[in-house]
Amino acid sequence: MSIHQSIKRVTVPQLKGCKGQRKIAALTAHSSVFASLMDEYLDFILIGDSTAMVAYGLPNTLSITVEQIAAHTAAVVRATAHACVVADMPFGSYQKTPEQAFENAAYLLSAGGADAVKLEGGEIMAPTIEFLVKRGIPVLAHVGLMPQHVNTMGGYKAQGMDEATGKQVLADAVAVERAGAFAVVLEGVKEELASAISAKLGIPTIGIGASVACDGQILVTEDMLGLNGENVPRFVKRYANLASEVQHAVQRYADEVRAGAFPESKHCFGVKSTTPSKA
Ligand SMILES: Nc1nc(=O)c2c([nH]1)NC[C@@H]1CN(c3ccc(C(=O)N[C@@H](CCC(=O)O)C(=O)O)cc3)CN21
Ligand SMILES: CC(C)C(=O)C(=O)O
Ligand SMILES: [Mg+2]
Repeated sequence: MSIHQSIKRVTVPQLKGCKGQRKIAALTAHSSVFASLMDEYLDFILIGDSTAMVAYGLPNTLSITVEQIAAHTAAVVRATAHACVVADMPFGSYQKTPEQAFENAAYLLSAGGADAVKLEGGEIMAPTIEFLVKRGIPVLAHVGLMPQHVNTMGGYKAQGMDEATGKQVLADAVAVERAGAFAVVLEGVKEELASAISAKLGIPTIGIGASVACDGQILVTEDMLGLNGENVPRFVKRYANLASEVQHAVQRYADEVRAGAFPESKHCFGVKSTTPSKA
């Protein structure tokens, strides 16, 4: 079946409407291959700025560009027909002014084909979120642990652990809802706080390291598929160990090449096979 037949893409209002109805399941993707495998099972796919780390080997999320995110977004959009597609706004592409944010968010929708954008920040980004939403750009907000703040935090630290900082995370979540965000990612906060925020907001909370109290969950795909080794945040559950699958396959291939066992005649041109080969 063509991906354009009889499958409807999840819309942003449908995601927002999940609140109190059903949990939202989301993962990241940056390639067509993985996006096509995940599409039918997920409500939305995020082209995360974590692509900087998992696809480019960079030490943090700070140095990926809006052009790179747009290109990866286009690859994901081409391979999907069901999941809503959300593009992360890179560090430096939205913090300066609402106008700067609009220009780059519009590029992610027009050139990348994203359905919505995500950006980090609570009260401080609320005017920007309102500016974008009023001009037709749906915004997924992201509060709590904000990886683009790694240099001011001095690492990836759980947020809102005491009463005062917990109040700030709650105020941030309330501010982004008021500004018009359709949902909010809550990262690295304890269950008590995630539960209070999820109860207070009328929009869904999407947790990552933020407990089952959230209205949905997201993880980095390479982490949950076991492609990132042991080097993952402790909130990750590994649902597969694809790293060892890949290593075994590559090792067998290299062994067979060196032994002259691959390719066989059925893998070669100009050889008539008696049964149609699938390989
Ligand atoms: N592959 C990948 N997965 C992610 O989940 C992810 C990224 N990359 N890149 C951007 C951020 C960084 N993230 C992280 C990374 C590490 C911890 C972590 O291990 N935190 C420690 C505490 C560390 C400390 O206190 O210094 C923990 O125990 O949870 C949390 C979030 C989440 N995001
Ligand atoms: C919420 C997440 C997983 C994210 O922002 C990213 O992958 O960049
Ligand atoms: Mg991100």
